[in-house]
Amino acid sequence: MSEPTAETVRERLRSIAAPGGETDIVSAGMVSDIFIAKGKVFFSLTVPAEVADRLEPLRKAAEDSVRTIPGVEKATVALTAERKGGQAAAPQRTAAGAAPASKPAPAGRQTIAVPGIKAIVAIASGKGGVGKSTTAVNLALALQQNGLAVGILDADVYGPSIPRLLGLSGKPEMADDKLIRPMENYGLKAMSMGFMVEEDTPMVWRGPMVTQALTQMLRGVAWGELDMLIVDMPPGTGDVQLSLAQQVPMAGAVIVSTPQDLALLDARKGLNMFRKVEVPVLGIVENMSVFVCPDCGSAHSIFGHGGARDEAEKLGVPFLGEVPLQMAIRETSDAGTPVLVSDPDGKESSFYRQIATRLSEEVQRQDETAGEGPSIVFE
Ligand SMILES: Nc1ncnc2c1ncn2[C@@H]1O[C@H](COP(=O)(O)OP(=O)(O)OP(=O)(O)O)[C@@H](O)[C@H]1O
Repeated sequence: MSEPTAETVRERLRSIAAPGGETDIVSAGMVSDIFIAKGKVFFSLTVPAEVADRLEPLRKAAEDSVRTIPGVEKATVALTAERKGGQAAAPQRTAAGAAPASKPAPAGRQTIAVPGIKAIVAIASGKGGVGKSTTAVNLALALQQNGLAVGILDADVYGPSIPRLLGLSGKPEMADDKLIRPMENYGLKAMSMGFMVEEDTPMVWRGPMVTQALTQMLRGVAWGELDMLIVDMPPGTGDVQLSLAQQVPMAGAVIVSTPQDLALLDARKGLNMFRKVEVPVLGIVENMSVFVCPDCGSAHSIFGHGGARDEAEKLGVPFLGEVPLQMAIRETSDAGTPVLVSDPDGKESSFYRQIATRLSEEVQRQDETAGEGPSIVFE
């Protein structure tokens, strides 16, 4: 059976009356972009914040109605509540260093927050192999040890490595509410494309597929209440980065770089891309800054240590800290027991915890300096 189109879905939704009964939900502008992947339909309905909690029947009616379209296997509809500028903010849970995920949408772009998630932070790199995933996992665990509720989303659809790094296997389960239950290890909720596909499956994700996969992992997962969702991005600058920036209000991005000049040039590309899509760059992390001899413990600046710190200064972005190249970090990652778990009080862990503290401060700072403007909240 052929795949239903967004237009077919939209037409069907015209049969549902908007609150007040004067027009339908499509004409009232309540229906978001519609994403369709292999018969699964996702979209959201934007409703006034003050009546959001009474509109569950409307959400269900939209879902039921779309599900009867031939070719639709599943429909997931989320209610989003719009808050106009000047209105009181929705009540927020407070947690050290965490900031709300609902940020003013950059000019010309409307993004909708994910319910329950206060801050979404992307961990990115200009090129592959710089230790971005290792940094993302250890940073997520460090943030958790600093007292935050944290989740990690592996958006590296081309080479997902979070399941391996967290020692997770198997497939996530679907909950009664039709949301996917995130997997969990070491107290960290995790979702990855790696859970959805076999490890040796070649993945040729084209642009639209990436968007849909991301939507499902962001909005179709029961993340619960999180202070921070760490997103491990694919290396480079591409569809996923753009798609994420377009879909959700992001607290910002962290760029991981090795000290080599070449990597820094690439890091600069990553940085410029985030700036273009108006995602704040929260800072740069220098990974494998110095080589620590496993025998004698002495540090050697074999890569030209300090490049990232200097570059951060030149580019006017915060330097969040550095992590040396240490065999313990590699070995524990490979074993699925990241160093923050296997040796939380060790020296290696302290590097990540310091970076986590700096990161929380930057997220907080970004949130405080964000301009006044209309913002969107999820109730
Ligand atoms: N500070 C470190 N000390 C020692 N080894 C490290 C360190 N950081 C990362 N590594 C190792 O470097 C390799 C690459 O790391 P990782 O997979 O995290 O990189 P990546 O940038 O996410 O790569 P990709 O772009 O392929 O996803 C891994 O074997 C990892 O264990």
